[in-house]
Amino acid sequence: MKKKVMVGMSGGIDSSVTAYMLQKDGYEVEGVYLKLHNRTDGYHERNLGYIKDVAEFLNIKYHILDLADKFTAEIYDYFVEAYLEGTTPNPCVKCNKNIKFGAMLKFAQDHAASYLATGHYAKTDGEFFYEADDKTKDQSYFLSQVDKEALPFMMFPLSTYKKEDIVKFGATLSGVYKRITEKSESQEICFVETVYTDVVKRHANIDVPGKVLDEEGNVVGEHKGYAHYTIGKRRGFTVHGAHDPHFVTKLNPKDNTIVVGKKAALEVNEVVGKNLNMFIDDIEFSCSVKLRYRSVSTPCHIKIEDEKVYITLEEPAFGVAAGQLAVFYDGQKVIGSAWIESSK
Ligand SMILES: Nc1ncnc2c1ncn2[C@@H]1O[C@H](COP(=O)(O)OP(=O)(O)OP(=O)(O)O)[C@@H](O)[C@H]1O
Repeated sequence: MKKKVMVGMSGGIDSSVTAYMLQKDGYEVEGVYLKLHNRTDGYHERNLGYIKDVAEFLNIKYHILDLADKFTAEIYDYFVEAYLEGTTPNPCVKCNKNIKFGAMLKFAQDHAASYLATGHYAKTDGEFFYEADDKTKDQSYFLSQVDKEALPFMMFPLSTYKKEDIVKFGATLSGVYKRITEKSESQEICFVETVYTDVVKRHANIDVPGKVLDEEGNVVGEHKGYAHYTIGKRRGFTVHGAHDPHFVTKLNPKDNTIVVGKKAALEVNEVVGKNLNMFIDDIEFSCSVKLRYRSVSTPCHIKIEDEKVYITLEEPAFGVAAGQLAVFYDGQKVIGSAWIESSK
């Protein structure tokens, strides 16, 4: 009997090609579309239109799983609150843990699937995650909080391909695949249509001008409301009489001030993280760490104590934001991650 794979289908090219490949490999494929937000602008209908046509082409069954309430409570609200608290959230990391490889995995298992497959660009051997071959699309950073127990059920058929080749290949498959390759690429964060501040503005008035401080606490300029800024940002505020660029180094929601400094003020050598998700049992070791997606990895020493991780960087990093994820790598292998609490 064929093994069943549930494919998380978004209506995009990656998951549509994933479903095609797995069927070619001899699996019994079913699809599932997650309704993740309460958008009423035809967003779900458009996605489902593509999924219906792909399912017809492949002659597979697909399901619709409404997780909008869970997504709102655990991902969307967290995202808004994090910005209002002056931190920088990472909703995709939380979504992968709680939604895609939490609730969607449970759905797949409840439907007797042996595996859950997605179009993520990452690798897994059932024990660890690894970077994808296409480094420009690698999503291992975003998967690093997923529970260890979920890994044996996960499949990423695109892990050895380049995104551009998947698009080219997709366009040759059928009419619906071609149409999918011609629509615009999905946004980086699925519920942010433009910029994050537009989302936060729906829930709070963030356009409240405030004072820009230097590191000694002197008022040096004005800004348009602290939630408009993230650590490392260098535009959108004034610094009277400054000749060199100034960067945001701290946000103070309590008094709506932001602190700025020159590039050197962004330098960080030590980072503390919480809510660890480790794939190895060691509590003290050397590795490399990515302190934000798309940053280069930095060699570091790790010490885990009382459910916190103390990261000593061997080379300074710049612009480390509380709320982002520190992901530990041994070469291409993800060995754990933790949410950044503070840095100095
Ligand atoms: N709404 C959804 N329902 C089911 N699965 C989803 C949904 N959104 C994303 N996924 C799964 O997670 C994978 C990674 O999502 P991400 O948003 O990063 O993908 P993407 O590169 O835009 O992929 P795609 O081209 O398939 O949309 C998708 O390829 C798909 O398998």
